[in-house]
Amino acid sequence: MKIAILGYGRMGKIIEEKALERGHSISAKITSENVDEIEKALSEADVAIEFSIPEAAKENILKAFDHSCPIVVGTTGWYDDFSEIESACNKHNGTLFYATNFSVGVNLTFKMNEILAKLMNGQSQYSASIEETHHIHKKDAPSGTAISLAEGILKNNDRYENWKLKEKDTGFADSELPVEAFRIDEVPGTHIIEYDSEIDKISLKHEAKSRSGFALGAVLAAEYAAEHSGILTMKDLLKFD
Ligand SMILES: NC(=O)C1=CN([C@@H]2O[C@H](COP(=O)(O)OP(=O)(O)OC[C@H]3O[C@@H](n4cnc5c(N)ncnc54)[C@H](OP(=O)(O)O)[C@@H]3O)[C@@H](O)[C@H]2O)C=CC1
Ligand SMILES: O=C(O)C1=N[C@H](C(=O)O)C[C@H](O)C1
Repeated sequence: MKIAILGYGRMGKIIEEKALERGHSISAKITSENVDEIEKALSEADVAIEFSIPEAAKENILKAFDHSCPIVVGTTGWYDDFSEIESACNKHNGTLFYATNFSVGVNLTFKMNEILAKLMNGQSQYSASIEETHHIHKKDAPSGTAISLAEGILKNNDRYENWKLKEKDTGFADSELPVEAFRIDEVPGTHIIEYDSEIDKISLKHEAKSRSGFALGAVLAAEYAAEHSGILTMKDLLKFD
C-alpha cells in the first residue's frame, strides 16, 4: 500500500520503519514545513496515517474524507470535535480509524480496567484514581489513553460520575475520579489505575518500553482501514470479545 504520513515527528518516523518492514511504501511525509502538500498526498495515497498535533487533526481528517482516502488517526486531544467528524464521515461514506492508543497491551489493559471497575461496584472501601506519565514534549494532558481509562471506569462503576484532572490544591467529591498527569524526561507512556483502601492497594499498570507498539498498531490499523469503511476502532481490529 502507498501510505501518506501526516505528521512526521517522533511517531511518524517509527511508523515509517514499521510500514516499510511490512512491505508498504511511503508516498508522502507531512510536517509543518510542507502542509500545503496534504491535498496532493491524500489524492495519491491508498491510506493516510495521521499523528500530528491536536489543532491540526480535525482539518486533516476532513480533507481525507474529501479525497476518499481512508485515514488512521493517532493524534489525541481533538475529541471535542468527534460528532462533527462522525457526521462528515457518514456524509462522505468515508473511513476513519481512530484510537487513543494503538498498542495491543494498552487495549488489553482497557479490557482489564473495565472488568476491575465492574468488580469494584459495592466495594466502597476502595477509591479509584488514574496516573499517567509521559515525556516532556507532550502537548495534551491528561493523555488520551488516561481519558479512555477514565471513561471505562465511569461506564462500569456506579460511584463515579465524572473524571477530573488533579492540579495543585484540587479537591475531589466522592463521585469524581482523580486523574493525575506527570511529564518526565523521555518516558514513552505509563498508565496506572489504582484502587486504594485503608488496608491495601490494587494497581493495574501498563508501561510502554518504547513507541514501537503504538507504531505497529497504527500500521495494522491502516491495513484494516484500507479494506473496511465507516468509523473503526481497535475493538474492530483486535476482536477481543
Ligand atoms: N494513539 C496512539 O497510540 C498514540 C498517539 N500519539 C499522539 O500522536 C500525536 C503526535 O505525537 P508525536 O509524534 O510524539 O508528536 P511530534 O511533535 O513528534 O510530531 C508531530 C508532527 O506533526 C507535524 N505537524 C505540525 N502541524 C501539522 C499539520 N497541520 N499537519 C500534519 N502534520 C503537522 C509536526 O511538524 P513540525 O515538526 O514541523 O512541527 C511533526 O512532524 C500526539 O497527539 C500524541 O498524543 C502518540 C503516540 C501514540
Ligand atoms: O503523546 C504521546 O507520546 C502518547 N500519546 C497517547 C495518549 O495521549 O494517550 C498514547 C501514548 O500514551 C503516547
